[in-house]
Amino acid sequence: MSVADDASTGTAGDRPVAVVGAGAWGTALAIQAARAGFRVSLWARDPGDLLLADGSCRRLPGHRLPEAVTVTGRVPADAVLLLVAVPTQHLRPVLARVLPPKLPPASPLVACCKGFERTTLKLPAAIMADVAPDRPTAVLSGPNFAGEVAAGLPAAAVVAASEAALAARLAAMLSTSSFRLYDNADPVGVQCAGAAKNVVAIAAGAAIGAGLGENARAALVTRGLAEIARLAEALGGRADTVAGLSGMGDLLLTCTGAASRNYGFGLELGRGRRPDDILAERSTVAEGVATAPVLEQLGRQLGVSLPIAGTVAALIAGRLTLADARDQLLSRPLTQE
Ligand SMILES: NC(=O)C1=CN([C@@H]2O[C@H](COP(=O)(O)OP(=O)(O)OC[C@H]3O[C@@H](n4cnc5c(N)ncnc54)[C@H](O)[C@@H]3O)[C@@H](O)[C@H]2O)C=CC1
Ligand SMILES: O=C(CO)COP(=O)(O)O
Repeated sequence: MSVADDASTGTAGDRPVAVVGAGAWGTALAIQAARAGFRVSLWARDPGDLLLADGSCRRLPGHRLPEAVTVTGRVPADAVLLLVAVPTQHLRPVLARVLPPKLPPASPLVACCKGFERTTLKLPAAIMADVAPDRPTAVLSGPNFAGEVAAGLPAAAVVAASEAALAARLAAMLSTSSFRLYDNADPVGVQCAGAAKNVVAIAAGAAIGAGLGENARAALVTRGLAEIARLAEALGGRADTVAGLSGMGDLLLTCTGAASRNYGFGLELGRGRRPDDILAERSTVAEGVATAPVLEQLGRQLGVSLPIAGTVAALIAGRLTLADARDQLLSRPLTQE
């Protein structure tokens, strides 16, 4: 049964959904795909290490995998689609290693990670196209803390593909009464928003950690949105995409929600801790740390003004103190909104 058949009939079909990456988000997506009626194959780097003694998931303690989910070290060759949820910096080597040579050509790859690749400045769909040039690609992004999605709490996200019909089919396949997917034809805008909001979340956390107040955070979120829209347009995306779930929606969540790793990293930074010390204590990813220098570089290359991203990159690299960072943002020439 093809992806189109699955979507148009609204049935799950017999072929499994494969999820690549058994971190918090991959695990939550596996649970969601099972909820949508699929058999799910969850690829983990170390399958034996995924479950805790009480049977719950290492990255999502308290959450159990449904029966329809099998944890594996191999992606099944008959997968109807792949949801790829490894951290962006590992996406290229992991995908090259796990992609089954006999996967049907129509089975799409859906990037669910949020970042730019540090070495190439590429977004996830472009990385996937490098690894699997002729395969259909899409992206899934939005304001979604993994734990809440795994618990079946209400959430919405966007699925984007340059082939609009593919995005609509994927949205129909993976949506349930608790997880509502909107389709969108601007994958560049969606990915740019999902990646860059992590950097703004670090800035928001740093402002709160440094005691700069709620006004400062609101200003950073709003001007961060303008910054992301400029970058998205320069990369060929649309500003109105950034006003949606993948941009405004995810900024709201990540810049205010205590569960955000990027916001939490910024909070510690704002309290005066060194970036390396904060990262050494963590086993989970804060994508904004790797994405901030990419945004700084892209801003320079494309001639786009990205003052918040540049300040976050300099703060993380130790090129600016917190006081300098604050002064740098506030002393820029006055301009129109
Ligand atoms: N956690 C969340 O709420 C959400 C996360 N995302 C995105 O999903 C992506 C994955 O994030 P999480 O699942 O939260 O990650 P996580 O921090 O829970 O886990 C990281 C995962 O990456 C694996 N990993 C680490 N180094 C690796 C390597 N060298 N090769 C292969 N795998 C490696 C680890 O084994 C682990 O399973 C990120 O891009 C994140 O921005 C998107 C939406 C929600
Ligand atoms: O992307 C996310 C929520 O949409 C998760 O944010 P963090 O990676 O900052 O935890």
